[in-house]
Amino acid sequence: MSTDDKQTSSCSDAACGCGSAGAAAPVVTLQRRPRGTPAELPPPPGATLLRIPDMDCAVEEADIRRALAGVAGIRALRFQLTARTLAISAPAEVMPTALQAIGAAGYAATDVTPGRAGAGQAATGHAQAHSHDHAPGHAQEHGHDHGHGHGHDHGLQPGLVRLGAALALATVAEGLHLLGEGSTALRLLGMAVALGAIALAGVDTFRKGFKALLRLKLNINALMAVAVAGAFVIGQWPEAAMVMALYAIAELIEARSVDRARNAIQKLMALAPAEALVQQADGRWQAQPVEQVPLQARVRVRPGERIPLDGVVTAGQGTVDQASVTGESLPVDKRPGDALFAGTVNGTQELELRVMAAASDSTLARIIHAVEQAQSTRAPMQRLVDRFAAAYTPAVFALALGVALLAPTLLDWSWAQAVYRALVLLVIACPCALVISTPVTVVSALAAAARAGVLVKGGAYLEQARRLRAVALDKTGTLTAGRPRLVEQRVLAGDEALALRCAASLAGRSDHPVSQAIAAALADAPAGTPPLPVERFEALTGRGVQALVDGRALVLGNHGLVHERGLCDAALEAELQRHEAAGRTVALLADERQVLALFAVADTLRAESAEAVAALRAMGVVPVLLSGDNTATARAVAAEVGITEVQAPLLPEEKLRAIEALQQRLGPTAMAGDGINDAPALARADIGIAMGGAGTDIAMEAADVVVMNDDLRRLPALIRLSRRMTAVLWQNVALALGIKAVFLGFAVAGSATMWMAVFADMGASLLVVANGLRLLDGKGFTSRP
Ligand SMILES: Nc1ncnc2c1ncn2[C@@H]1O[C@H](COP(=O)(O)OP(=O)(O)OP(=O)(O)O)[C@@H](O)[C@H]1O
Ligand SMILES: [Zn+2]
Repeated sequence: MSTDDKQTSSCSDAACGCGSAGAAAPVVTLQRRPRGTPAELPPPPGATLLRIPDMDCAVEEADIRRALAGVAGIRALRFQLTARTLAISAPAEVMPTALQAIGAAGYAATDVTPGRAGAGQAATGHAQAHSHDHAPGHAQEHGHDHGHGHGHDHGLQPGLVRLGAALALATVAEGLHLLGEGSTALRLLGMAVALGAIALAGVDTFRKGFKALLRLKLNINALMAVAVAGAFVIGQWPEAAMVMALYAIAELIEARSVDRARNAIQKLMALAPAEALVQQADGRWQAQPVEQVPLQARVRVRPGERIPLDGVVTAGQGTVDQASVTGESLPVDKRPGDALFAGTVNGTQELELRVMAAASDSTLARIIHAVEQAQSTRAPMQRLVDRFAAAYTPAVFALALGVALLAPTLLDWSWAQAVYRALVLLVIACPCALVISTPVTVVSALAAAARAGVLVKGGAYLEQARRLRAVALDKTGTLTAGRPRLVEQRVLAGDEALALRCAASLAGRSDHPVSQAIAAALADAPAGTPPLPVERFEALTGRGVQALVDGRALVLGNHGLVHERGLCDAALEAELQRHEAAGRTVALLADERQVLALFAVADTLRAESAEAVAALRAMGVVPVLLSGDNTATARAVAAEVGITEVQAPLLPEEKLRAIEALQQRLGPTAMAGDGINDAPALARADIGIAMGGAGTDIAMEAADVVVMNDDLRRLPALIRLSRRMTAVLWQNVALALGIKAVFLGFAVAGSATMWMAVFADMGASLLVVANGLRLLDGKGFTSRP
């Protein structure tokens, strides 16, 4: 038989989270929104929504992911198991290939994209045969209208009614079995009732199991179908009915829990309002769907409303609660020129903004997209578990076969006994709990991080974070606020006004924070003086800038730049030392012959930096400062936050080599930087962490982890989360395997019944899912009280 990885798919996917686990999950406490079923999420704009009737379990999802992995051009997949839908974000020309791949994997898919012509039509050849309604009233009503907000139990109800009926019938069958020992009529009635229960609960399982067996696959459906049919045949019909009903209930509950964990983040999308108040050409304000609002449009946000689109404040002043994007619990001050993010909540003031990004391209949309992608990558532990499960199912199947065939001769069991115990083994063979435990855990951890404003681009990074031995930190913008100010200026030679004008003209051309600080401070000083003409402007990476200013060759840059031109003297060196010891960065303006002026720039340390550094140290992680600035300044800043290891001055490519050296010397090394000029080092590090990612697209693309706000304490928190996640993963594996082992023992000893085995499996699944969902609480992760 084929033992390819389809077998991993045994089982119900998403295991279980039962209503109670669901209710306890903090996920649903999204601000000011009625709770909704996961299935209500609209597909991402432009995505194709497919209904795949045979996909309601994590294993089947894994199958389909695998099938689509080879299709180039797919940007993201969004699975909704309870609704049995898959939203594919991909260019239109990719869709036929994608549909083909899904078909080839044995799944029928129907295009149900809302509002698309032809939606509802079978998308693959053999769709028709299967698209009848398997979960009456349940699957169907979800994929479609998402708009209305119904209670969170809604999606569960119809399926539960049917399965509740199945369970009731199974119980009746059990009773009739006990009562009807002697009576043929009661026996026949009991059999009929049991058959009814199996039909109600097991149509799907039997159909899918049969299909799997035809393809020589051993998935959970095949196992259950064989077990239930076998039990019925050997006269254990009440048992067969009970097993089928319990199994189906467990599966439904599991699918819902998995969706719940998965949607913890995606529901954030619903936080951006659908409409914006836009100023029209004639000056009127009119509500318009956000998708139709053009860039640069002026949008008004009333007090207390959610910001509809990313933009820049043009009028008004107030505070905005940015928790949904950055995870910051405190409202942030906004004034004209500041960035606003879609989905965040305006305070008590009216704000006007200029739209800077399309709705589908907002920071929030990017976060959601990145999390979706992260969920489709598998952490190493997940791969390990999947591999194990793939071998485990056929192994137990073989064991069951052995028991049925050999035990009667070897162990002197009756045939009926042997077959029954073999069937129990089959039920135990379901590695559901095991398979489900890892994705639920990883997805919950990813979700917890994202809700705290930390975007982790894959479970693998989260798994690796706990192994970090060193964290390289950038100075500007990471340890410091990244908004340096000019604190001292002194003209050393020549005409004072002219020197300042030259410096302002030169600095104004650079976007380096040091230059910007100088330009900003000088801009308003000599009022009315127009900037001097600047020609042949050139940035000297990591050192400064040079140009012809009004025809004169000038440089503005660090000490090294001036020193190597032989323009330093003892007095200047002494003055530089004084500034550097205070942690200031000095830029010098010089012509070919002498230093003309000195500008000392200071950046404020972030309040959290020292705390974060101490926490890293306490975890056994060595913090290292890598700076482009001079040694003395870097050391002064490092000393203030408690970092002892400093490497400075480094050029960008030297930072990269420094990372490699740290990896050699200490082990896995992360690099935290602003993500803009540190890109190569971020890429080389085991985990590249971009700080303050909310504003910068480049950082969001380049890094493995994006901290949306600037809080360095998210780093130790990330490591803590990683440790916690790993602990939960191991707990879950132990739990799942332990429970199996116990029942395997009972089964072989002959004291386990089939329904006990199913119950144990369901219990194990519920436990591991509940355990995994615990991570959603983000405990120890945020600094929120
Ligand atoms: N455009 C510029 N204008 C003024 N000074 C500059 C400029 N570019 C570089 N420098 C000087 O060179 C130093 C190193 O610059 P670089 O950009 O490599 O480091 P940084 O990013 O400022 O510091 P860190 O790496 O610590 O964050 C700066 O501290 C500054 O003194
Ligand atoms: Zn010098």
